[in-house]
Amino acid sequence: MNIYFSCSITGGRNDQPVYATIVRALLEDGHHVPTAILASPQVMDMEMVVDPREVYRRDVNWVRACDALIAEVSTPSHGVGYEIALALMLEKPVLACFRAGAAVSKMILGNDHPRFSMGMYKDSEEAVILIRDFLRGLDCE
Ligand SMILES: O=c1[nH]c(=O)n([C@H]2C[C@H](O)[C@@H](COP(=O)(O)O)O2)cc1CO
Repeated sequence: MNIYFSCSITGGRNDQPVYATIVRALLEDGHHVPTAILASPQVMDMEMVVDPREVYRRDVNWVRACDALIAEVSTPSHGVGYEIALALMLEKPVLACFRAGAAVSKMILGNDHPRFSMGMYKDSEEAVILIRDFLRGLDCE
């Protein structure tokens, strides 16, 4: 599947290790992840050279083209919230996952869009399990 992985950049990078585990698992499973670079510890340096309009155009096109969007929402991020809303407007299936204990916006927690799912995890292994379960569910649609 073509999976848009969405995670905080400007919002903060404390959860970067879990982003890396998620993206590694998605790639190992054979998925195409255009945003794989977002899981890198060096993403700020790499994206710094890209013009904001180019980032916006590129990411919107990637969301349009994806089969599903997986967002890690433990760290609040304008960009992640925007991408979730865009994907749902386009009727894409979306999973928002977060670490147990993270403070998540009620605009995420309260979202009852039929294509929206949420998942809470204890550690990165559990995050990968819930993401694989979500994707398996889509295969059965
Ligand atoms: O340099 C960037 N490249 C980029 O692709 N994004 C997109 C992808 C991420 O899922 C999301 C992160 O948004 P934010 O920077 O507001 O935390 O926005 C965001 C930035 C920085 O705002």
